[in-house]
Amino acid sequence: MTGGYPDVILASGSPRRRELLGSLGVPFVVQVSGEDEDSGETDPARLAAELALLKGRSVSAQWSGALVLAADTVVACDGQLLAKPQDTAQNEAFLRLLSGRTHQVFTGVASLCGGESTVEVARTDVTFRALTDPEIRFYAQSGEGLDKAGGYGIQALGASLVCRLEGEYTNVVGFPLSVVIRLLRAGGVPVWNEVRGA
Ligand SMILES: Cc1cn([C@H]2C[C@H](O)[C@@H](COP(=O)(O)OP(=O)(O)OP(=O)(O)O)O2)c(=O)[nH]c1=O
Repeated sequence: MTGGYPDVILASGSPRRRELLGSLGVPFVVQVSGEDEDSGETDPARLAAELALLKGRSVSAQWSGALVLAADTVVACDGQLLAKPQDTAQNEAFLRLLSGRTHQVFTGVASLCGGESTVEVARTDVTFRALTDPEIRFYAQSGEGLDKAGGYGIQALGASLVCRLEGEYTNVVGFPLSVVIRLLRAGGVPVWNEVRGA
């Protein structure tokens, strides 16, 4: 406990989540959970919630009194769940599937503190323009999508694949800030320079 509110632990190895949480002016410590099991859950929103809680629980056990945040992003297209592509060929296959279609991005964010846990899931609908074969090959070979659910990163070169977005942008990047801010405040953690209780 520092400054009258709980320490914040980010249970994530994602540089995007680190950057987005940092943008809120909240001091935090990173501890990667390493948890990312395939539970067999097929509903994307439930899977995102379940994996966020799983990641958070494994870290929370080591930090009593701290507020632990964990997240998981799941991409779903026509009933198929797209995890991180295993290689460039699979990344190309993902892009072919997403081309000219609307898919859903779900991010579950879990907040754990003092034995209590809350999880919320945000959804954004993302539409890709119709991609040409050379574009698909070029993007897959760039390697940008390999460590990202769905095989693309909207925050970089992947922005050029997208023609429409419905919902929160930061949810697609893996950390929906409207949800994160709500969970931090509910846990008594001030965002930016707000005075607690003001
Ligand atoms: C669709 C999309 C996903 N992503 C990223 C967000 C997540 O980091 C990643 C999905 O994988 P996750 O398993 O949610 O997270 P992670 O393994 O990167 O990190 P950790 O489990 O340690 O928290 O995909 C983008 O950065 N941009 C995008 O446009």
